[in-house]
Amino acid sequence: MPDWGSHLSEMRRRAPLVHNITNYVAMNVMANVLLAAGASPAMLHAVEEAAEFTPLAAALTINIGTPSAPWVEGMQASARAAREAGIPWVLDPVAVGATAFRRAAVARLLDHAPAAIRGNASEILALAGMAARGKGADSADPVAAAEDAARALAQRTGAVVAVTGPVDFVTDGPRGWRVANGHPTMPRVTALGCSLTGLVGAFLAGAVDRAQATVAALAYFGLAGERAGAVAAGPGSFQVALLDALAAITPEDLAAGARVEPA
Ligand SMILES: Nc1ncnc2c1ncn2[C@@H]1O[C@H](COP(=O)(O)OP(=O)(O)OP(=O)(O)O)[C@@H](O)[C@H]1O
Ligand SMILES: Cc1ncsc1CCO
Ligand SMILES: [Mg+2]
Repeated sequence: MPDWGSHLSEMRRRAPLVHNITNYVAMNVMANVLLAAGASPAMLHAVEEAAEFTPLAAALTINIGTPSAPWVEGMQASARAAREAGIPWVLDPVAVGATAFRRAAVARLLDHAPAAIRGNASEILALAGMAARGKGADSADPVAAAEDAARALAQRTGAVVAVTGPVDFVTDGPRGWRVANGHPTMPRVTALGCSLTGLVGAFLAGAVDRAQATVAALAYFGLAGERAGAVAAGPGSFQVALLDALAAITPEDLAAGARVEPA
């Protein structure tokens, strides 16, 4: 098995600037998650500046959680800039199955070759064109039901695809892993998936093996969730404890605590 902890030490050594175009709900949570982990977040989306800013960053993430037409143009411009500059970018297709507007926005974004796509099982099923039961931004499908969809999506797009839930699944097409780290309180706090998308961006910055870097980001976030769950009284204190755990976890902790199996 790879040394998952080395991906965390590499990320912290680089302390990458990550440009995030995310939703209103996630902005603050996601920025704090990235800072606690050791990266530098910047949240901006205006079409007037997004594409100018993206090449200054080491990674870009795009989340369609609360879209509007001008935001989607900013997303397009940044995704194009990232592809042209060779900067890895991550797509978070929030509730993509819910509306035609979201489906159209994501279809255009996929032209710009995301390095990774991270979503819950319902979102990955919908994106792969398969039947999905998502409830808005929440998943209503088991991760196992989205594994074939994830592999097909990875083959079709060339992206690493990560499906999150109680046990996460990551694939680049031929290879696959299951990541068992996490805590049941995580889906009861909003925007943790969105925040994890930011961490995947941070881990992809400069990564040689993008699929393994994605696995490491998921194991790290899940391990932080386990530590937070051990001390929190409920979803409120969990959020605070999660930030503390992200900052406290060392590469050695991650190497020892990652529960990853090939799939
Ligand atoms: N039941 C669970 N048990 C353990 N960990 C979980 C569970 N559900 C989700 N997680 C973890 O929570 C994190 C966020 O994943 P989730 O699938 O909830 O994202 P999401 O649905 O996109 O969230 P959001 O849209 O609210 O940001 C991941 O690290 C995942 O492993
Ligand atoms: C709750 C919610 N609604 C739109 S985006 C978002 C954050 C979780 O995806
Ligand atoms: Mg989500």
